[in-house]
Amino acid sequence: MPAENQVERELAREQEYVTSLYGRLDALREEAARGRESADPEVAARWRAESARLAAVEDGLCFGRLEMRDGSRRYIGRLGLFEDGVDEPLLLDWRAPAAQPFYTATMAEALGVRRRRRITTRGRVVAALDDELFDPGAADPGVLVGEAALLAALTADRTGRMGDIVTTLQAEQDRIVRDGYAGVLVVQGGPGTGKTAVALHRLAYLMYTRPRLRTRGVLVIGPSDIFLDYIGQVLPGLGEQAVVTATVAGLRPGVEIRRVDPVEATEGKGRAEAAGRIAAAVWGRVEVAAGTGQARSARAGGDRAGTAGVVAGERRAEAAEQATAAIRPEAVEVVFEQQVLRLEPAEWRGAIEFAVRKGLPYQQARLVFQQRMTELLAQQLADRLENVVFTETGEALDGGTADGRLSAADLRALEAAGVVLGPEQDDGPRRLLDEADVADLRKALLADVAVGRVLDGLWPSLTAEAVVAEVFGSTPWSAADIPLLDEAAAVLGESAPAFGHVVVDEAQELSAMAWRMVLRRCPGKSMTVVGDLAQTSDPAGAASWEEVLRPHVADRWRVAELSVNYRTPAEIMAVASELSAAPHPRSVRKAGESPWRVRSTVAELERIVRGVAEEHNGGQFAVIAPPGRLASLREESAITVLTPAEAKGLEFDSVLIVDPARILEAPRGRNDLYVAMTRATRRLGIVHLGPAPDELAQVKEVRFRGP
Ligand SMILES: Nc1ncnc2c1ncn2[C@@H]1O[C@H](COP(=O)(O)OP(=O)(O)OP(=O)(O)O)[C@@H](O)[C@H]1O
Repeated sequence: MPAENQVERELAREQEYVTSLYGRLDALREEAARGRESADPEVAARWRAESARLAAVEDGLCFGRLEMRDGSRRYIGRLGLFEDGVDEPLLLDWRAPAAQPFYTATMAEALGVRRRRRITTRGRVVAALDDELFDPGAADPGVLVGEAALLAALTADRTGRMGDIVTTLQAEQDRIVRDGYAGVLVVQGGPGTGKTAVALHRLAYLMYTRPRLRTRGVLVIGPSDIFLDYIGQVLPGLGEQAVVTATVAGLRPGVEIRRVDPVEATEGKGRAEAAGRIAAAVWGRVEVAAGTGQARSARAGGDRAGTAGVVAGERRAEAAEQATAAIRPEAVEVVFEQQVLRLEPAEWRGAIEFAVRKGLPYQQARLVFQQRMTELLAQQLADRLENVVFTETGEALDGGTADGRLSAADLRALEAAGVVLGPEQDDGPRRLLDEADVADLRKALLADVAVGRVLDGLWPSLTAEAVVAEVFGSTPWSAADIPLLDEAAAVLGESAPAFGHVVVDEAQELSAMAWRMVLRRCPGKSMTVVGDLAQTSDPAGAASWEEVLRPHVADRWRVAELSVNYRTPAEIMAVASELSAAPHPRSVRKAGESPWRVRSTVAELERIVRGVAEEHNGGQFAVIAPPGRLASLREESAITVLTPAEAKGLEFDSVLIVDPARILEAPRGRNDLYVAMTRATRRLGIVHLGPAPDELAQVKEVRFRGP
């Protein structure tokens, strides 16, 4: 034990250093404040972002120090700080390679470290120091790094917002955070293993090591808005601001979800086959000409959705065949300025084939088709106008005057097309229309309502909404419709915003269609996917990562596992494990309190819930109840009531589960109850109506005394 005055001396010394770091931070903030005043909006915006970055690292700016065997020292913090003209940083960004031993040095493998010091600050005041000495001869105390600081972090009251774990990141987590794998990295682990935390830290790490990601954009997808709000502060605290967060539904803004689908519909809409149905419905609208085998394969190959597009490509071919069977052999007639123009089946089918062969999405191909059709029509019109005036032998024909001049109707048609002929131009036998005139004719045809109607009949304009409503009978929209709308929009030709890296949290919940939607936004397929297959509750959710990912990325994915539960105490994990056959993460600590259950009647339920809520003091408390239960309590803001789905990814000091039997009735009810039970960091109570479900038989029954 170091003498008290020695501790104080050390605290004073670190305080001096930390104060100097804040001094440097303040100076940078002032510089950024000046930059914000710049007249150049781009420069001003850059400095505003820099200001926000500097503001977010105030708390715990510096949290560690490494003392190396060679006598050098490295202070570690949320961002790098430098002194003008000095190479050595004043503060090392936690993501820098030189900071890594702070997370990974062990007694067995000290990585050149003699002493690792954790620095706890309150505001700008150094409040505590916590040292570990790496004595080569000493026995390894265990797998946890900086155990005291870790346990202090884990037992602290929750605040309702997720904090970063940058000061206590464990070695197994650090390995994943710094994993530079360029494909899809799946982080699989049981509840509370830090998957969310690790994914966000990895994102911050990647943005640091690949600064181009900051301009290409990064996206974090989470299961609910509550969850996105819960994790919202983590990245700014790690020095990264430019991150877009969204739920899958939020990726298609403007669509309102007003319906819950039955289980079978959710499953059906989530399957990859739905993509084929959408493609077939869209392309089936086009009257595809016979003999388009070549065109079809060109289209399938041109599908931008990559491997997944093969399904759509095949479906398009099917649609083409159906359409071929239903072909109208008639010629198409168009009346334009009193002229009847006629396209033979071979001509208009040729135009369709030509457009289809381009391999473009539906709406873009439609424009090509329209151009082609109006080209044919304009040419026909031009030829006719020429012929009205003279035959090949130079004789005047009907509609023209005897001296070879244009009739009044001809002139009107030309005028409507914007072709202006001066009196001197209409002066005798010669070629009247040049290329520009024909182009004008084409434009006029394109703008003509009657012509448009005929073209639409052959190749109609479509909206994603109309397609999905037709194929799936949806309206109003459900959550499962969102990926379908996105799919239809993609087939039609809408391009989705692209990101350089995408994090998907609670990824087990995504259906195959939702994966297609997400991957459309990540063309480089660089992703961090975190989830737990034992927690899947969506009926269309994942049962295997391989099944979900292989169709999109082939072999460019791999799994990293987390095995330690930092959230749920051992007592709660012991009873929760009854619900899942999956391997359970080892809890790092005990709560010292056993979970309990109490039997209630429906009439008594609310009184019990209020009583438990009242008994709870300090930290976060939540009630987790099946949808429909405790409706009146949900209206109140005093007590947080969530469904298992809403509770996904969140945590609370104390959790009360209501009506577990009803939770178990859901399609993946055991997983839902497992999720609910593993949200607590300290205390878990269960109120059941009637006898306890078998799964909870092990939980100690108590009698509720009431408030
Ligand atoms: N190294 C660590 N230091 C301190 N706290 C940690 C550490 N790792 C995880 N935690 C804490 O453990 C809790 C669980 O982490 P997180 O929510 O990331 O887990 P998860 O695996 O995503 O959980 P779930 O799948 O159950 O939603 C959080 O409070 C997190 O801050």
